[in-house]
Amino acid sequence: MTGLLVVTAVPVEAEAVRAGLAACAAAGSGGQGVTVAPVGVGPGAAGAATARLLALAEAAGRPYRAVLSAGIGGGFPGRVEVGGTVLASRSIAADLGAESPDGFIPLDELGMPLDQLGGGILVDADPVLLGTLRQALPAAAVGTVLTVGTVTGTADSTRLLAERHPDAVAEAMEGYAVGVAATQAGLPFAELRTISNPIGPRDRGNWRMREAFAALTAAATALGPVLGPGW
Ligand SMILES: O=C(O)c1cccc(C(=O)CC[C@H]2O[C@@H](n3cnc4c(=O)[nH]cnc43)[C@H](O)[C@@H]2O)c1
Repeated sequence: MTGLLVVTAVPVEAEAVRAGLAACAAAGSGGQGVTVAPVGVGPGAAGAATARLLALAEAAGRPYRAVLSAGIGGGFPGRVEVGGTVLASRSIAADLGAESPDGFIPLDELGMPLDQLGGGILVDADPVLLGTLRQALPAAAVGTVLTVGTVTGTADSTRLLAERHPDAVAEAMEGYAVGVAATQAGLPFAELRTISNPIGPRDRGNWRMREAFAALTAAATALGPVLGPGW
């Protein structure tokens, strides 16, 4: 049995997570038995690549026990600080649905047949895995994390998204899709984000990537001792 699979979008996020786990291993405080893999940016690449990793491990007789989607993300102003850490209570596909003259209609309100294997618009975090993460990261904000195919970049779309999801703290581009892959494999899932930028009118000067990667390393250092062989 293999342990936890941590998937990030880009290699630099994976390196940030590995650095934290390596610091734990060097200090003799865990961090071993965790696989960290970059799976691509966006729901399509991330979902497909995660499903493939899970299937390969299962076929090799060493299935993973759980999946964590991790990386940087945008934070809703007033709900989470740039540089802060977020744990998803659930990951929602925020742009999966239809536009209409009366506004956005989420997929689960369109009347399409949705099966139970992650066919809706959200994946709940596994309560036991989320509990473990919360214990190790007590300062992390906990709330809905949105998955979007397009980074939100105007005041109007930010306001609409915040109104539609009053409990959302952050957005990123992979969590829901990784959650669907985990759900279909029957595995516990959770999502962790460190905040690189405020969600709002696009201004690359506002992005604090280095701070967010450092927070990702710090989060992995805190998680190393609890994400060992048990997971
Ligand atoms: O958007 C850019 O200009 C950009 C340019 C170079 C690199 C990157 C990244 O590495 C981001 C990849 C990753 O970040 C997540 N992310 C971060 N902030 C947001 C956001 O405000 N809304 C949605 N996703 C965000 C996302 O999961 C990407 O995979 C970016």
